[in-house]
Amino acid sequence: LRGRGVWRYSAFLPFPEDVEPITLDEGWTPLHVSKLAGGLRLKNEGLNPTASFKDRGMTVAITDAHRRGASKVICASTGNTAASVAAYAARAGMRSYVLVPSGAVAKGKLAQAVAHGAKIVKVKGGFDEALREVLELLSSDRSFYLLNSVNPYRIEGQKTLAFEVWEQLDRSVPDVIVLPVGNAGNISAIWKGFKELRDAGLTDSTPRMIGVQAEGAAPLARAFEEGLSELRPVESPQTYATAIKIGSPVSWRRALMAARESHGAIISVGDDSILEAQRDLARVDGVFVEPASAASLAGYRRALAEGLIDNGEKVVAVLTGHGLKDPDAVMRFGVDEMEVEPGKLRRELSAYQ
Ligand SMILES: Cc1ncc(COP(=O)(O)O)c(/C=C/C(=O)C(=O)O)c1O
Repeated sequence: LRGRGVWRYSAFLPFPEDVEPITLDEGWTPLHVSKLAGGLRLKNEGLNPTASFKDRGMTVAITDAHRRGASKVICASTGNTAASVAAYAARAGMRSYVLVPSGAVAKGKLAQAVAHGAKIVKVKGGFDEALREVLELLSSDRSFYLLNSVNPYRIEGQKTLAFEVWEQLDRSVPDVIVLPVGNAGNISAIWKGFKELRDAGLTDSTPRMIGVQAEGAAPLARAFEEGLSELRPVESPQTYATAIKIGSPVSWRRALMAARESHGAIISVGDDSILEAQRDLARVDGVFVEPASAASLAGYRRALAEGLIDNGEKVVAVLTGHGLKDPDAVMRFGVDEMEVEPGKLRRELSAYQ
C-alpha cells in the first residue's frame, strides 16, 4: 500500500506496475460519524475531484484509454459521469462526448462538462435513451472509447471505496453498506471490493449491501422484492433525484447478485424522505449532498424501521455526490432570509429574534 486514494491499491488494479496513471488524486474521502443515528457513518464521496464517486472509476478507465492510445471518449450520463469524463479526458488530452437527457441535468454537473470542454449531446428522452444511442453508435463506430460502468475498469476503480472503509474502520468491515442505486455499477463494485478483501484473507466477514432507489425509479427494488430473475424496466422513471432517474439499469444482474449474495436488499424510498434526509444531513451533520446521495440516509431510516438493520449495527452510508451539483434542489428546503436597509440591521435583527 503506498500513497493515498485509488492508486494506493494499485496491487488490486488490473495494470502492470509501470502503468502511468491519469489521476487527480481521487479517493481518500472522509468517513464521518453521523450525529443523526448511533453507529451510522457517512462516506463523503462529494469530496472527490469532480465532487462525486465517479472519479474512482474514471481514473482507472481513462488510464486504460490512454494506455490504448484512445483520442475520443464517450458516455451516456445523468450528469456526474459526464462531469467526471469531461475532467479526466481533459487531463488525458482526449476529446470527450457526453450524451445527457435533454433538459434534465442538474446545473452544477452541466457546468462541469462545459468547463472541461466536453461536446455535450442532449438526447430527447431520459438516460436510458441516451445509453441506447451510445451503444448503437459504438456498434458501428469503434473510434470512441466507452466510459460507462459497463466498462470493467470503472468497476475496478469504484471497488476501492471498500478498501478505504476497511482501513478507516481500523481494518474491519461494517455490518452494512447503504448506498443509492441508479445504473447499478456502484453496488456491485463495492461488493466486489469487500469480497476481494475477504479472499485476500484481510477480513473474515463482509457487509450486507443495501441499495436504495427512488420510488418512482425503482426497477431493481421491485425485482428484489418480488424475487424476480428478470428485470422489468420502468418505462418513464420519475424522481427529483435526477442522478438516479434510470428505468433500465444496465448492471442490474450484478446488482441483484450483490444484494442477494451479501444477504442485503434493494429497497425504495419516496422523494419526500429523500428531501428530509438531504436537509438533515446538511443541518445536523453539516454535510451537503445532492438528492440521490441523501437516498442513502432515507434508505437507512426505512431499513431500520423495517428491521433490515438493527439498532447499534455499524453502518456506512455512501454519500455519492456533493450538494453543489444541484443548487436548484435546495430551494425546497425552505429559505430563511431577510433584507435590511443600510443602518437598520440591529433593529431588524432584534425584531427578528
Ligand atoms: C450522485 C449519484 N448517486 C448515485 C448514483 C447511482 O450510481 P450507480 O448505481 O452506480 O449508477 C449516481 C449515478 C449517476 C449516473 O449513472 C451518471 O452520472 O450517469 C449518482 O450520480
